[in-house]
Amino acid sequence: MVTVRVFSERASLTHQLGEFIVKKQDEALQRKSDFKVSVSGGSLINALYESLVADASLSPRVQWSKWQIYFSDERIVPLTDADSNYGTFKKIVLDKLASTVQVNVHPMDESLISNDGAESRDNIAAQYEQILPQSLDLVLLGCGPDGHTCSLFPGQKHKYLLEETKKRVAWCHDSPKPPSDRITFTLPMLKDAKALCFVAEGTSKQDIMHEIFDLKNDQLPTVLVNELFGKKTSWFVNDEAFGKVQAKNF
Ligand SMILES: O=C1O[C@H](COP(=O)(O)O)[C@@H](O)[C@H](O)[C@H]1O
Repeated sequence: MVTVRVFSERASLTHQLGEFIVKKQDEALQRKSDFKVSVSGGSLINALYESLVADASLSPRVQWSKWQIYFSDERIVPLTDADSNYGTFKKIVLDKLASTVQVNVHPMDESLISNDGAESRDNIAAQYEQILPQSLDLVLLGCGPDGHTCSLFPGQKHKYLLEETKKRVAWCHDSPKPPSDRITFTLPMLKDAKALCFVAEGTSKQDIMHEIFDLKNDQLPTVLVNELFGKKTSWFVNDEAFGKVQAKNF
């Protein structure tokens, strides 16, 4: 059973999302000296800016210097490229923090990018896996209009990603959404995380929310995550995204 929170106002969604993240931070810091979190790309990053930087009641409670930040998926492009998830997170969130704030960020090693084909792409994924902790305190996730999350895409062509049982980070090739080469957390990585949190907003997500929460189409990566890891999974959605969902229990 997943926890779903539906909001009619964006400010409420981003505030409650921020409260949720800060609670996970505080719980982690009671147990140990850092908070290990991973961030996805796409629309989630703007929500994180609103929650953690722009929200005046929350921003002082974010202990950035104790955060270890990883990326749930990354596009195989230079980190300064407009398509880089790290680059976007840096521009929208990290660059807005006071210059005195120290944050530990762990991006993909861009020096490994070459045109050498499959082996080098696999190596980028393998190297990223090497720097990951065994268990993240929180994995922040988005949901594409096709039901993908991280760079785990639905469909036969990308089934190898969902079937992966050993690699915790895998190379995603021929992504249906550009850029085509990516690295992504796999289900084994999500399995070991303490908590998973999706954010989905807007009418472009209506059909897929219906498919996820009413039809429970288990060909969708997001449905698999709900089914496999429901107890530790939360969704923050808005009315627009949830406009076609009939279900009351998740
Ligand atoms: O390509 C990606 O898309 C998903 C969903 O993005 P959204 O803009 O539809 O919310 C994102 O979660 C993932 O990290 C990203 O690489």
